[in-house]
Amino acid sequence: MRLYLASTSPARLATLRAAGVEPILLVSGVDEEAVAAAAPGPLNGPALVELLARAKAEAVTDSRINGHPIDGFILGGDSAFELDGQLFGKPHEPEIATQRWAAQRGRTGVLHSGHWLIDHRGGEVRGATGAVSSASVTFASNISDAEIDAYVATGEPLKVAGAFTIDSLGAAFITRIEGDPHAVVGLSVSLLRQLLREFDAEWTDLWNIEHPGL
Ligand SMILES: Nc1nc2c(ncn2[C@@H]2O[C@H](COP(=O)(O)OP(=O)(O)OP(=O)(O)O)[C@@H](O)[C@H]2O)c(=O)[nH]1
Repeated sequence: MRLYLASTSPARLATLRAAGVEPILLVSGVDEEAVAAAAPGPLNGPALVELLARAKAEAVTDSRINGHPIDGFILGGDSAFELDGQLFGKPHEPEIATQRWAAQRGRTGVLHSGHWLIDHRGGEVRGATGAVSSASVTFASNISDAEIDAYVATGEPLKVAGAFTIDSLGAAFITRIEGDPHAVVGLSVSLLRQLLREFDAEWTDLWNIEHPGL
């Protein structure tokens, strides 16, 4: 059984690989801002990330691999960081990342990750389901401006939702996580296992037999 990941996220790929699944990668090319703008009304964090995850998964359903339709499960994902009721994606610019860190140090926000799974076994859409996994993230209160400048200068915070990572350079500045850490990184494998069960599919059937485990 194969999983097709409609994402360019290095972290989603690394999370699946570490959990024993080697996905086939597809690029959705979705214009996230356009999809969000076309929504009928204002969206809260969970609704936004599920909408975008769905758009990414649905964008690749007609892809053909070596001339053949997709035969397996298609997964789309999206993540956003919520602080004081505001939603944040990637900062992209150093100045914005710096502002974000000045605002979030010592605070607790929530990272929402949306998942959309399409059962495309046999080369056609047989069903679809989605869910969101959220986790709260607390930042150290004594982060200095110099530390923020040094972290922003690495470039890492520019390309991740919320301008931080929990599993890389940002880890030193995160003091507490409540919820699934994988949801923070961008893909909750425990949630994905549950979603597969909705189609009577087993997570362990996705394991790549060459995966050595630890
Ligand atoms: N490694 C790591 N990445 C994170 C963390 N938090 C957020 N991210 C990444 O931030 C990115 C959020 O942007 P998204 O729009 O969801 O995904 P993307 O990277 O643009 O990739 P697409 O799925 O192709 O849109 C994702 O790649 C997440 O994996 C974290 O704590 N660790």
